[in-house]
Amino acid sequence: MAVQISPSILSADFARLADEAARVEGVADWLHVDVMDYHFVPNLTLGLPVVEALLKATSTPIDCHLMIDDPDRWAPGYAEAGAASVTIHAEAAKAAVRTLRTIRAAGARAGLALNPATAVDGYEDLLPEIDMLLVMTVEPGFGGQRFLDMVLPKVSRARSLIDKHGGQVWLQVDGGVSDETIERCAEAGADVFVAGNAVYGADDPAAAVRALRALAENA
Ligand SMILES: O=C(CO)[C@@H](O)[C@H](O)COP(=O)(O)O
Repeated sequence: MAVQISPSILSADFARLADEAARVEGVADWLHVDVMDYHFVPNLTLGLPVVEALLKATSTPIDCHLMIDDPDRWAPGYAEAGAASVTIHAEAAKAAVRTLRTIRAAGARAGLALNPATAVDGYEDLLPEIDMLLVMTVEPGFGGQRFLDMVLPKVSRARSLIDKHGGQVWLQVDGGVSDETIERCAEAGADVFVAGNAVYGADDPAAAVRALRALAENA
């Protein structure tokens, strides 16, 4: 699968989201939108009304990462609104299969996210139900954290399981992805890379996306 880069707007200027989205349009494959609710993670960001506004403001497909307590209730709304990808957390979902199927039925790609401490083997049965597996490489909740090297064996294990099931599922990594860590993630088998600080902390976000892509492609 070709390398895909998904800049996280968590590190962008929330007062100028449309402009920030425009800075990576045509260069990034996705725009990663972190929805946090103060419950599943100790941070609060934005919800469906802001995602709806962003959908009108950018042509870049939106990759919604729901770090919320009740994804079974809220995830379908993001897919129905037009997010191209909606990811729910395995630790939060109580009816994961039903919710993932609802996301797909609404026309979005369905993703399943795993916190650093959550083993991937317990979720092998869900691979046919998803289009993307997100392996968190920091504890979810905040941008700008240090990449957790200890998660890399899980990325490799996820790659093996995905390949065993036909290799259709994309493997996303999120947290601390930068020019210093992206090659290790790519070598471990990731193909979709979320980057917040490494993109929006750069003077030229579009150039940062290009540089990250080149590093991952050459790893
Ligand atoms: O989901 C999250 C944080 O919980 C991320 O999407 C962050 O936005 C990544 O930011 P960086 O670690 O790349 O700065």
